[in-house]
Amino acid sequence: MILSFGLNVQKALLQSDVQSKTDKTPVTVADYGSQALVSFVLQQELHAEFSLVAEEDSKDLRKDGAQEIVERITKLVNDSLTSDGSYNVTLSTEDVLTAIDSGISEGGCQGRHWVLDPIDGTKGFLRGDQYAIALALLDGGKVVLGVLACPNLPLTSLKDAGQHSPNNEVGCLFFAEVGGGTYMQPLDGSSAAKVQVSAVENPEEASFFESYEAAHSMHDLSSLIAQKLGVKTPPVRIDSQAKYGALSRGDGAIYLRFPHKGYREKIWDHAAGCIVVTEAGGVVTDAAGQPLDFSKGKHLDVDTGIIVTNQKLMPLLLNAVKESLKEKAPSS
Ligand SMILES: Nc1ncnc2c1ncn2[C@@H]1O[C@H](COP(=O)(O)O)[C@@H](O)[C@H]1OP(=O)(O)O
Ligand SMILES: [Mg+2]
Ligand SMILES: [Mg+2]
Ligand SMILES: [Mg+2]
Repeated sequence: MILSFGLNVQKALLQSDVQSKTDKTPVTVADYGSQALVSFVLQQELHAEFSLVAEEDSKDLRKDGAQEIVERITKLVNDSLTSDGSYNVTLSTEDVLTAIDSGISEGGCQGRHWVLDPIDGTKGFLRGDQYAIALALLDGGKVVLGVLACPNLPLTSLKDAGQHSPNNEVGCLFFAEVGGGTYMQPLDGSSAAKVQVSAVENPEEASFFESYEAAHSMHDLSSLIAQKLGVKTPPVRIDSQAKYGALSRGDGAIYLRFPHKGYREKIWDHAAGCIVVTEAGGVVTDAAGQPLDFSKGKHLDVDTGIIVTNQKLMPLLLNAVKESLKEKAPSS
């Protein structure tokens, strides 16, 4: 339901459906609608109070002049509920605003917290490119469950067919539970299959992922790291946590993410992707080789950046990262 919601909205997006948040990043009716739907489904299925650390909230939607966009979100949410048919309800605008905020919390090291990015990679979503819907569950500060829906990701490997599978079939759902491995299921509902990260040991044969947006990650730094490793192929630039999904099934062997100075990573941008990759045999660390700590609230305090690869390549990658950071550091 939530997957088809995103795809339908992406195809028919209006200019008025896109707003700018106080941090200047875009937010659309799809971001709000997806959060309302996920939150509504959690409420219906869990039958209990839950804690949700999520990217969006209803503050801007409750301001004067937002009535029209709230009505549009409500219509999209109700269309999606009707076409899915699992829940026989029609939500009011107030129900939708309440759903967007329900369970809202800051997370932390105690108890269970759901973590949601309702549309991850909003800029990719707006371009018609990759985006993801990312939901994870934290228990005692550790990620124990992750679901990553990538409605525009080809079913076949990006490395086999460029960005498109032979029949242009797209839509992948990745899911992982701690200790249970990672599975990928096509969006058409056919059966899920276990996936594994690339077993490549020679960095010359590895390809790497990075952000499509140069504003989200320093492309010059990743290029230097790749050069030091001896990576031969150009970077594969795609938006969102689709990078973690693609890496978990071995489309590429490395993901480099180095945000510009001052940017603080959020847990909803990495929790689902992190377990999807680690359960597929990969390793996710910061630039100092430390695992990501999801127990500190909504922010992830990482040293310099985030790097992802398989266990064999990690020591080589960490060395290349260290050397590159030293080289790039302004001399004192
Ligand atoms: N200035 C920024 N630097 C790094 N990441 C950002 C920045 N602004 C937004 N993001 C978030 O980074 C993620 C996308 O990164 P990428 O696609 O480059 O991997 C998204 O979660 C996006 O938020 P959002 O969820 O609102 O799209
Ligand atoms: Mg956003
Ligand atoms: Mg995001
Ligand atoms: Mg988002």
